[in-house]
Amino acid sequence: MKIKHYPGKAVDASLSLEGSNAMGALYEANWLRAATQAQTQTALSQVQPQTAYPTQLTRSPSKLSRQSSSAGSGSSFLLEGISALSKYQIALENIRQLEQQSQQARDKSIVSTIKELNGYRPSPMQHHHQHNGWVTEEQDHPQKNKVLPDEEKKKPQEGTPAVNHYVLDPTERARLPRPRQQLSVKPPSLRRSQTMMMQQPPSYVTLRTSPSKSFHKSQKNLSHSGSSATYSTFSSAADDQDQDQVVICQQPQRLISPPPPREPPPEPPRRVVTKPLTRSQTSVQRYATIRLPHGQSTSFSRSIAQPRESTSSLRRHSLEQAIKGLKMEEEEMAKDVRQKSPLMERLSPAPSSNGSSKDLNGEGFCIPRPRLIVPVHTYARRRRTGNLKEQSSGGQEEEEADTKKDGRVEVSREGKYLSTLSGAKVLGELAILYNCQRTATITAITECNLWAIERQCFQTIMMRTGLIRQAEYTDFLKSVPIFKDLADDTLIKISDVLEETHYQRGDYIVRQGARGDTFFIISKGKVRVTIKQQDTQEEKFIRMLGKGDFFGEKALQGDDLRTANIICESADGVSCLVIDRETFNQLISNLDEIKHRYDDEGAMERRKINEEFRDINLTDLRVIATLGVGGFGRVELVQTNGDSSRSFALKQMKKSQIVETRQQQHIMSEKEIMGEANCQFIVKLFKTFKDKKYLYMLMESCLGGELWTILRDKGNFDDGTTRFYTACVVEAFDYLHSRNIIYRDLKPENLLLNERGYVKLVDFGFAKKLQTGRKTWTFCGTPEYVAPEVILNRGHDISADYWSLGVLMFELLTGTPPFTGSDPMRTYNIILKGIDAIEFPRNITRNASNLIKKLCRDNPAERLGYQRGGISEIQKHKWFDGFYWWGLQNCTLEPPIKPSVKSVVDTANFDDYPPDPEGPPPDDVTGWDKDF
Ligand SMILES: Nc1ncnc2c1ncn2[C@@H]1O[C@H](COP(=O)(O)OP(=O)(O)OP(=O)(O)O)[C@@H](O)[C@H]1O
Ligand SMILES: Nc1nc2c(ncn2[C@@H]2O[C@@H]3COP(=O)(O)O[C@H]3[C@H]2O)c(=O)[nH]1
Ligand SMILES: Nc1nc2c(ncn2[C@@H]2O[C@@H]3COP(=O)(O)O[C@H]3[C@H]2O)c(=O)[nH]1
Repeated sequence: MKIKHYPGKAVDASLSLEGSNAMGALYEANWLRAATQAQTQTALSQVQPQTAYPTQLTRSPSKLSRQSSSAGSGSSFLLEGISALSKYQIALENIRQLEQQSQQARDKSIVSTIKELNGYRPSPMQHHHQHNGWVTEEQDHPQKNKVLPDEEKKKPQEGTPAVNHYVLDPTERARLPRPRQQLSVKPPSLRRSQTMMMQQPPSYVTLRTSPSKSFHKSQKNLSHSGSSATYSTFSSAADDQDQDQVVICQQPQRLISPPPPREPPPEPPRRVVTKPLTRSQTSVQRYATIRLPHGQSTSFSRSIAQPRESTSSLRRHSLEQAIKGLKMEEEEMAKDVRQKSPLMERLSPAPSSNGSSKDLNGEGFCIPRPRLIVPVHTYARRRRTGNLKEQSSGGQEEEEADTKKDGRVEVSREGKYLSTLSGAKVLGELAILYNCQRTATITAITECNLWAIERQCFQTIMMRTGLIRQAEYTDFLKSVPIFKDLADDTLIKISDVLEETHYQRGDYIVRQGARGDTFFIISKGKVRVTIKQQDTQEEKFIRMLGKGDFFGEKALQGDDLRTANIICESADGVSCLVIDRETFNQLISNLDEIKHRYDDEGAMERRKINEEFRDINLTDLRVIATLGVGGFGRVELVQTNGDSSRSFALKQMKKSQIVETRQQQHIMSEKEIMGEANCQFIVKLFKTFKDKKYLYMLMESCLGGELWTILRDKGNFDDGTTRFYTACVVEAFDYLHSRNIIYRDLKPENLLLNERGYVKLVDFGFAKKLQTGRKTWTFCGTPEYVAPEVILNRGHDISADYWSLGVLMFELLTGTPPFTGSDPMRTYNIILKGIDAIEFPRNITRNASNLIKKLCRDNPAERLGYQRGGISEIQKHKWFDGFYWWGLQNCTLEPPIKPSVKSVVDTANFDDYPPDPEGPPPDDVTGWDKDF
């Protein structure tokens, strides 16, 4: 049996704060900080049980050995000697995570509100895109009650000139009761706006009510759940409203015929209102009091209003659909829709005799037929005041006819001109859609014929068009291969949140490197995928994507950054259906095809490798010998029954011990990172298993043994040998860091040689995928190798790996790491004094020491590899001058030490390990490991 001895260090160390006053003070400070942070009640409740007060650490003297030759002894202190301290550090990280989560939750609840509906309110998707332009609830809060109502309410009273009547005058509107039975199922067309409201109950209420009422209502809203509750919230809000009409401003000669009369029969289109109006028409009559204020406004051109027009195109599109919908006879329409989609049939049952669709199940869902659309004749100012009438005589009628043809209204807000509208345009939908006060003033500037639709009718139309659109989208999604197996209700949910966007040829729909939050499905046209080559500005063509293809999933699965460019290719543009991150995560991200459709070569290769092992079970494995002992159990050399040509390493980890040391998350991350990595300098994980007691990882076996064992035997390595091994680690780090994965446990024990003598990184227990620009705080690693920022709990990232690379170089060149104390606390003290306090032995060349010093900078930002040039700065350092990187990458470079491996079951390069004295661990069937 070989004995492992950690170079130059006592193996027993009591983790005592008294051991180091400086460290004591440091941890005291950290503790105080943790305690302050833990004021968050939720954080406290979760964290307290595990939080170890530092002084308790003195009570738990523990072994701290990097030597892992005896069963159960781990070399990473998190698992062993100072586990209490690490627990405290874990607690700190937990608090942070909880804080981050609660911050995220808060961010989510920071919902947008319409501080000023100066233009159309964007849909959730648009809102996402235009985030900066919109006011968040938080920003808005202090002024909540100043929002629209006050100013807008004033307007009709104060600002109304005697002769001016506004097209939309909420103050006179009689309220219509909303028929409840129609609302028991949430009309899909309204869901979008409702969803938005439900995401922002306070803001939508505060648009209209007093603060106390708002609060009360939002509380009530929040207490509801489910779609019908959502709707009832909506409806109660709607009941308070005074804005109940949408106006379709039409050119008279292009009037759309209203649907055939039902009860009560709608008025036929008329130019002049002559007889007394019915109740519903009364609301319309006010539209007939439109006066032309200035007469001169016709000179404003449409182009001035162009930008606003574009933001509202989506909404207008729905409304134009609504108008179209009106032209259809109801039965015909229902029939048509049913033919279009069987799904629609389910949603929209056959119409009943009274003109409403009835729920087939008799549960009260019906789609009422739109009944009211009333033509309105407006009188232009000239006629009312008689000014021009008197002036013009002969040509008056023609002129009048001309003006009617051009029927125009002016949109203004707070007296500021916004736009002039003419033709078949829709006005007044916002107040109805969003249950808010009118957001603009509409004034007739010529004689106009307007058609008014009442709230209820408008909503019915929207509901119907919404249903049609939803059915269309759902049908389209069904034709998309990746979605074809999804359940109908999932497809409906997706189509409910889809937004259609259009792009012109040459537009960059997605730009590589940009942050992305959306997923796209192409509904029309073609796009080009390109990827910018490293170190050049050139874009390499990857593929074309067309109708039914998707893109944008990678940024949502990874760290937000787009991995390729998507450019609109079709001459007549591209249309995409866009899905937000939340829906993507909930409904789409788990589809296998989504995960792997655009895998790069490495990932595809990796998948193929994993496929090979799909049918291997634990029972197919035969244990040959023990290769090593880690913190959670043993690593066995195994072969599969029936194939003696290969061998594998099977890492067996005690579940109970993982739970005890709270390493569940780390183990899951180890599995994920190793299972996906496809780098020849990283040990491959082929398959995982689990039973009641253990988790297992089936890995490639590296029979050359640990680099640590060779170092121990040789004492130290020469410059060239060290360079080779360091270069292997640089390659592994290059792979990991380019994927934003931090390794955090570099040391010779975790570097295994394959039979050729190439080094591979093993043990990814502390590896972690970081979000771009984010840091992590878990206090983990091996004392001699941890970077100062880890000790100081300042948060660390991949730069901590560069520190440990410098330490590794030093240890390989000298046999001892530069920062070595008799116990971890002393080691930390030495680390905090910095690399400049370390004496470099003579055998370390000037170039080597220069590189080590550049890697071991106190300030993480100054470390070589972490700066602009990235890891290539290390490769270009003069210590590596002449090193054959290409040969290393292609495994053509001859390694400095060729281990002796006689067969696939030769374990001569490993120490011998006695059987586990502890016996089998208790069962753990709590299920935390279900994804392992
Ligand atoms: N793929 C492999 N091929 C050969 N030996 C291996 C392999 N994986 C692990 N070993 C041996 O088993 C030992 C323990 O493995 P590993 O470091 O992965 O376990 P661990 O529980 O994470 O250990 P640690 O306590 O260092 O965190 C290694 O040091 C090595 O000697
Ligand atoms: N807020 C706003 N409304 C506009 C604009 N252009 C046309 N409108 C219409 O003006 C209407 C005023 O009443 P609504 O708020 O109900 O709905 C509004 C829109 O239909 C614009 O640029 N901004
Ligand atoms: N990285 C990569 N992305 C591709 C490829 N082919 C298509 N894409 C898509 O291009 C998209 C760019 O944005 P994302 O990174 O979010 O998601 C990406 C993929 O959906 C490919 O070969 N590689």
